[in-house]
Formats: sequence, structure tokens, C-alpha cells
Amino acid sequence: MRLMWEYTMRQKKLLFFNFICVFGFILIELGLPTLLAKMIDVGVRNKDWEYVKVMGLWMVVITAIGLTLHILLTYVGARLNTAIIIDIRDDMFEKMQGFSHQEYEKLGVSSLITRTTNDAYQVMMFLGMLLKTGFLTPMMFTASLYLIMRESVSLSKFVFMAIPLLLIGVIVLARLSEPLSKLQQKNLDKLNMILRENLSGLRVVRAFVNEDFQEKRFKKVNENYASSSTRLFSLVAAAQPAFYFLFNIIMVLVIWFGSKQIELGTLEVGKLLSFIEYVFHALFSFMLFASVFMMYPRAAVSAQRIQEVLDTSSSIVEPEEGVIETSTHGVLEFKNVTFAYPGATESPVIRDVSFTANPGETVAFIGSTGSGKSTLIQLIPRFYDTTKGEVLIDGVNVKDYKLADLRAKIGYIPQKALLFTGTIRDNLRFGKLDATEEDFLYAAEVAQATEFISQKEHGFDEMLSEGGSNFSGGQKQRLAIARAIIRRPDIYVFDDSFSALDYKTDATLRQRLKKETTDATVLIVAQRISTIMHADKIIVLNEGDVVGSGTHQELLKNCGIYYDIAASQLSKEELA
Ligand SMILES: Nc1ncnc2c1ncn2[C@@H]1O[C@H](COP(=O)(O)OP(=O)(O)OP(=O)(O)O)[C@@H](O)[C@H]1O
Repeated sequence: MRLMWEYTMRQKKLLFFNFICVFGFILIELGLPTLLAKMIDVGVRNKDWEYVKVMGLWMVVITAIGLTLHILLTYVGARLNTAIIIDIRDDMFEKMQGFSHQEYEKLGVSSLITRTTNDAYQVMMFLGMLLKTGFLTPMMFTASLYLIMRESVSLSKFVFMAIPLLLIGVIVLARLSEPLSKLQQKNLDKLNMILRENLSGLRVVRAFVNEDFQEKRFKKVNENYASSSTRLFSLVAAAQPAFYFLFNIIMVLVIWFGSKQIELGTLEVGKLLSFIEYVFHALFSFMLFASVFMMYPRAAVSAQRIQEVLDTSSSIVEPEEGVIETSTHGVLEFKNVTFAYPGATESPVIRDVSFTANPGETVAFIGSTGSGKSTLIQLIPRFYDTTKGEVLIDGVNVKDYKLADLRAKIGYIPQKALLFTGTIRDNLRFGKLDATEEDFLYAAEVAQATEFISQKEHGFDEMLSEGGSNFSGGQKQRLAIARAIIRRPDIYVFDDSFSALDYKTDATLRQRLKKETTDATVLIVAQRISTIMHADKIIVLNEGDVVGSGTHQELLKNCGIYYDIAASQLSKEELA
């Protein structure tokens, strides 16, 4: 409720207009039966046709004003709804941008998508309904009850008898629908997760002929979603006939006893007609309010899920004032660093790692898969914080920099070359927003991407489809490298970024990079010995421990694990 209140209150101006329209609409809706009663009881009864005509004209004018106000109410309501959902989604997006990997893993990417799209939509639908009818119905209900009493106290007892029954019904429905709403949103999360996995992994699904399996998986979750939705809607649907039944009983009683009173001369026909009209307004406004009330549990579940995102703080906390000036540029030091993934019960993924990398040096990391190489380098741009020990850049703990300043020092090339929908130029601009044409050409040349870019029909303006799926793995890797080069960082971090390149391109690229990075610190994670054998220092990792450190030649002599890796890739002559 806090979330809905907060976001609605941001739109005070529109709320005010909404209230004015509602108020005017009620005055008119409830004014009409009074005019009708007068028309019949004064005009028709006394055969004063001039009076009937005047009343009729007033009714037409008032109906036209009512219609205009209703249209305005719908318009203002739509403006309010859109303003609220835009604010919610913008705030969620901004919040999520600041999350560390830990929060993404905790909340789940698919769930975050559902929360931003469907949950925000549910809240919008509820607020839309509430703002349209939330003011209108209680006011209409109270005013109608007053008018009912005014017209006939004896007939009004039937309406008052029905109200407790209606109240109990609404409360029971709301109670029953809450757990079903929670279940429905959870099932939607699962549905989105499978859909997302299936679409992004379509090639794997097809290559392993797993379409049937995936279809069954999707069908099962889809059926669960359908079943929770059906139960929820059946509940709401069952309420409607029950309401109409009660409504009809009240009407029958009112007409029955009202006719008797007319016969006895204690009630006039016009008064009975306006009484019926007021009962209709009272009960329908109650019913409308009840339907908003019944939508509430579902919207509350969605609001809770949104609030959870907005209340989640990033585990990576920035200092108020970050360090800006440093005397060196690119000196990296790991001091007894130990790291365990947050929430993981297993032992640390890397243990007590210490090393230094200086500008102009290339430091490489090698080790079997899962030995902790990618984890280790992810601590440099602070994707995660160390569990123990410190990571220092230019003598300053990475925690003491503003994240933007820290990351501006680093050119990170991830294991999976992640590119975005847009042109090649747009993707390279991710590295440097104000990159010039010269920068594009230079970065492409260093990354050995000039040739394939020039072969594309539109050159740098060639469009990449989602995830860069219209480019080869090697081309994507080179664009990811160019994106880092264009930024000219102090520290380059290559996380197995040469794996999709052929040996020749790999060698040429590294040679060219060497010239480019004479003043920078270069860290390379690789599986191929040929990629790292010329590094100034090679660090060998095994199950999170550093088991060797030195040059290629030194390690061949001193480190059994390194020798085994090298022996599995190099010829006897190369090993000698
Ligand atoms: N987000 C995560 N949460 C929990 N554990 C993780 C996470 N990411 C990786 N791990 C675990 O950490 C260990 C090290 O993984 P890491 O990716 O650093 O290895 P790696 O040496 O880079 O492997 P590869 O060469 O296969 O890329 C593995 O046991 C892995 O299961």
C-alpha cells in the first residue's frame, strides 16, 4: 500500500482533476432521479406540460454535462495511470542498474523482468480502477443511502439488511484470493524463466533435439499458471451471480412493499421510481467498490514484489567521496585475497591470493576449469567484494573509489562477448561515449576487426541483432576487445577473450595489443598456453589456490600442474 500511496501522491495535480470530475459526476448522477421524481409527481400528476418540458430540458443538459465529465474522468484516469507506471518502471530500472551480481542472483533475472512488466501493470490496473471508482463509489454510496432514507425510511430497511451480507462476502473473497494471487505471480516468474532460457538457448535446444522436452517443461508451467489463474477468476466470477441474486431480491421486496404503499396512498409513484434509482446507485457503487477491493490482494502481491526490488540495496556500497587523484596509473595489487560467493555454503572459491601487476606488464592466469580465474578478475571492477584481504589499484583499495571512477580505469572484456542491439558504432561507443571516427578506426585496427567490418555492407553502421547473433563468435570477441581499447584504460582485463579466435588472428592481435598497451597493465585469463606463454608473469590456479607463479620457462621447471597443461598443448620441441 505504501508503494501505491507514494506513487499516486506524486501526481497531485492530476489527482485534483480526478477528484473534481468524480464530484461533478456524482452530483449529476444523483440529481437526475430527483428531477425525474419532480417531473412525475408535480408535472405529470398536475398535467402541467410546461413544467414537464422544462424538467426534461434540464435533464438533457445535465446528462450532457455528466457525459462530458465522464469522458474527462476517463482521460484524467488514463493520464494518471501512465504517469504512475512510468515512474514505477523508471525507478525500478534505475535501482536494478545499481545492483551487484549478488542481487541479480538473489532476485533472479526473469523475476526482475516480470516485476518490471507484469507486476507494474497489475499495480497500474488496480490504481486505475481505484482512482476511477475509489472516490466515486464511496461518495455515491453514502449520498445514495442518504437519499434512500429521505425518500422512504420504511423501504430503506431492505437495503440496510443486505449491506452486512455484502460486506462479509467481499472480505471472504479477498482472503481467499490473496494466496492465489501470490501463486499466480510466482508461476508467471517461472513461465518467463523457461521462455527466456529457451529463446536464448534455442540453438542448443535444437542441436540436442530437445524441443519436445522443452515443450513439455513449458506446458507444465503454463498449465500451472492457467490453473492458478482459473481458480482466481472462478472465485471472482462466482461473486457476480451471488451479488445479482441479492440485488434482485432487494428490488422485488422494494417494488412489492412500495406498490402496497402507493395503493394505500402513503407513497407517490415518482418517489418510488427515484427510490429504485437510488437503490440501484447504492448497490452498484458498493459492487464496484467491492470489485476494486477484490483486485487489491493481487495488486498488493505485485506491489510487494516491486517494493522488494526498490528496497533492495546493492551489497557493493560506494564511498561518499571517492579517491580521484592517484600518483600511479594502473598498478594492481591483490593482498591475501580470499573470496567465497555470497550465500554459497562451499569453501572459498579463491584463497589467500597475492600478486602485483605493474603498468607495461602482462600477467596471465591459467588453471583447470572452475579453478577460480574468472572469479578472481571479477573482483577488480568490484563486481563482488573480497571476503578477506584487499584489492588495490594505484595503492587505493577498490572500495575507496567511486564505482564509475574505478571502472573507468579498467577495460574489461568478458568471457562471453556481450554485445547490444544497435550498430557496430553504437557498441564501440559503450567504451567511450564521445568517441570520434578516428577512435573507431583505431580501435578496430588494433582489435583486428577492420577487415570484417569493411566487408559488411554498412561498415561501422552495420546493425547487430539481439546479443549480436548475426556475427560470428570470433567477430564478436574482436568487437568486445575494440570496445575496451577505445576507452584506453589503465588496466586491461581479458577473461578468456581470445578463445574464439583462430591461432593466427590470436597471435597477430596479441602482437598488436602489446604495442598498444606499453603503458597499461594487462591481465589475461586463458586456457591456451600459446596465448599466455610470453606474459611477464603467469599465475597458476588450482581449486582456488595459487600453485605457481613465474615466467613460462620458470613454471615449466617448477610447477607440475603448469607443466601438465603445457604438455597437453605443446609439442616436445616447444616444451624443451
Ligand atoms: N555466481 C556464482 N555463485 C556461486 N558459485 C559460483 C558462481 N560463479 C562461479 N562459481 C563457482 O566458482 C568456482 C570458480 O568459477 P570460475 O568461473 O571463477 O572458474 P574459472 O577458472 O574461470 O573456470 P573456466 O575456466 O571454466 O571459466 C566454480 O566452482 C564455480 O562453480
